[in-house]
Amino acid sequence: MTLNRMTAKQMQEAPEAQLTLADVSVRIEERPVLNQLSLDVSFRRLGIVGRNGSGKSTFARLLAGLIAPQDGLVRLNGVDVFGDRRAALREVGILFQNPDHQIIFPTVLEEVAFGLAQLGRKAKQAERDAHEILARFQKSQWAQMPISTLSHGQKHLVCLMSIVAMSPKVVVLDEPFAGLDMPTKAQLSRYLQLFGGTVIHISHDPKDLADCETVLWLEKGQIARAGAAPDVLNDYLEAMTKLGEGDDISDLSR
Ligand SMILES: Nc1ncnc2c1ncn2[C@@H]1O[C@H](COP(=O)(O)OP(=O)(O)OP(=O)(O)O)[C@@H](O)[C@H]1O
Repeated sequence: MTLNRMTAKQMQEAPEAQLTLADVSVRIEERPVLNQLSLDVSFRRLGIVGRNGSGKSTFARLLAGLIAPQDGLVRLNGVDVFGDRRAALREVGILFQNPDHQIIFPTVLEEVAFGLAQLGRKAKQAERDAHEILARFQKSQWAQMPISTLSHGQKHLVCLMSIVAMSPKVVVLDEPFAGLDMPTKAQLSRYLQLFGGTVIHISHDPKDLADCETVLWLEKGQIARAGAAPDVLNDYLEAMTKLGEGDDISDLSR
């Protein structure tokens, strides 16, 4: 089966996820970063758009259960993603913008096997399963490669394989392919289709979110708008174009 045919079939099969936030606030160093977010949405592809500093990465970490809200509740498919880490690993994985923030181990096989061990698999089984994932991505020859010798794009692919290996129901993409050249971005996007599950895609660029059904627009840590992707993205684009004509880059927030 080709990658593209697998894509279409798997995307149809991706089950909907349910994200619920009730009065969620996050403060970092006493500074409010996310403010009283409330939301209840079912989706296959959810987009999060917003300017630099609007809170997107903090929101991504919150949804992946990597940080706890000071107030409120976050539930993904009913799971408290911060409070129940073992259950959360089955629900959600996250791909960061910088693969070096994600990679811990020296070789590709060890890195991919690590997530599987976290899921509770014994070392030998995790290694066997990691080999299987490498084979699925036609990267068996990468198994013993030192990750430090890989290119930036190749490191991204290692992170992607590690996430796919764990088969979470939802993957959060925090601008993972920003700054990559066009062919690498296109290739990684195709590899991402091998995940075939539900996606939360975070980007400041509306073009990246064209295939989302629903989009949230974050502004200064709050939900400025949530709704059908074309409506929200059009309004966002219009507002950003207007702002681009001004000079709020000069404003200091503290
Ligand atoms: N570890 C931290 N320490 C202090 N402030 C932080 C920290 N992490 C985030 N912030 C602040 O929280 C706000 C939101 O940051 P966040 O990275 O979530 O925004 P973003 O929308 O992802 O931005 P960008 O598009 O530039 O990556 C920013 O003002 C940022 O300075």
